[in-house]
Amino acid sequence: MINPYRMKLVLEDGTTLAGTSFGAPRAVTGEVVFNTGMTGYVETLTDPSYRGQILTLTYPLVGSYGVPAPRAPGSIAAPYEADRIQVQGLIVQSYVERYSHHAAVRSLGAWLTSEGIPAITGIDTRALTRKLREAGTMKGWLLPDGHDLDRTSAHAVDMKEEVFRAVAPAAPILYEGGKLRVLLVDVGAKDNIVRSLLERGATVDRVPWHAPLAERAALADGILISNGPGDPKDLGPLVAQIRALLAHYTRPIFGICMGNQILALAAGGDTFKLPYGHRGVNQPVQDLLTRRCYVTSQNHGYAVRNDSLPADWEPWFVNINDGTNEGIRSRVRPFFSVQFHPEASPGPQDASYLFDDFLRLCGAMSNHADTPRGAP
Ligand SMILES: NC(=O)CC[C@H](N)C(=O)O
Repeated sequence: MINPYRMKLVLEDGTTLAGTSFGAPRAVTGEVVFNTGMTGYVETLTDPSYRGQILTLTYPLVGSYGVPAPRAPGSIAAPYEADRIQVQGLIVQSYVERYSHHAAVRSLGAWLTSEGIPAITGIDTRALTRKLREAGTMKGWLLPDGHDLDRTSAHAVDMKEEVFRAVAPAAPILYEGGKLRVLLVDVGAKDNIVRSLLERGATVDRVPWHAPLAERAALADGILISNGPGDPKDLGPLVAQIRALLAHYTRPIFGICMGNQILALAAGGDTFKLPYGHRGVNQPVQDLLTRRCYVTSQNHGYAVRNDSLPADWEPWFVNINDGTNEGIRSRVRPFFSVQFHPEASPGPQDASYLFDDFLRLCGAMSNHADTPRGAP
């Protein structure tokens, strides 16, 4: 007889770990990645950059503060980062069903189940993480009782153009704020990027990455290229659009995470896949200009190759753990980007000043847009 609570995790190298299901009893497959944050599962599970991935949380107790009420359609309220759970599946060591929090109205398991997302508890996530750190991220399967490993039957997300389209809004959305207008190029943007701009008084024109950007860019005081899932090299049409903008745009362009990678590719640089990525809320980075260090929130599997940058660009931030690139800037134009998340959510807000700096620059340049500072 099939037991709806039995589930197993199978990795591409054959490792099989048995556990208990606490989400939807559905078979899925995806890239198994780990995040080391101790809290923030509502924000993390709804971050569109996790599309296609099965997420392991290394913190052992998960679920104790429950999940708040769903937000109204069209709302971008915290702590949700998108309208739905984005991960393929969730792996934890000890799931806590009995939650306690003033804002909670449902358990984590009830939320996952209502959205059709499988989850497994009873897994030694620290051992699993050590394996992923040694072997690199691997493909894996979550298989409820009664499903055997048939490499084709589990639901998979094929990171094709439809997925990149699905994580962005179907049509542009205008969030009215103050005078400064930011064009947010949405590749799967976390809602806290929009909230961070609105809080600082900007108007946000949120457009899907595949929309024609040049005309809307001309109306904006600056452009922000968002975070997003998958390999930046699969977004050739966006890279081409940004490359065209870099040739003549005179106002600030800022990139976050995927935005950093897209800007690097558009400038003529290159990206590569990290062995197991950076996912957590205590990733240390250093600003190479000021030598100041920041503790940052991160979620990425790819990085920019420093030595691939053209002569008029330079590395801006470096990851202190592994020395990989965490940001780039043009030496001569107001174009710059970071690989970490200044909007945090979850995570420390040490780097939120970058939104202030970006908007200050947008304001300073908005009345003399044709003569960029420092232009050759
Ligand atoms: N958060 C992001 O924007 C991630 C960017 C890209 N998908 C990566 O994994 O590197």
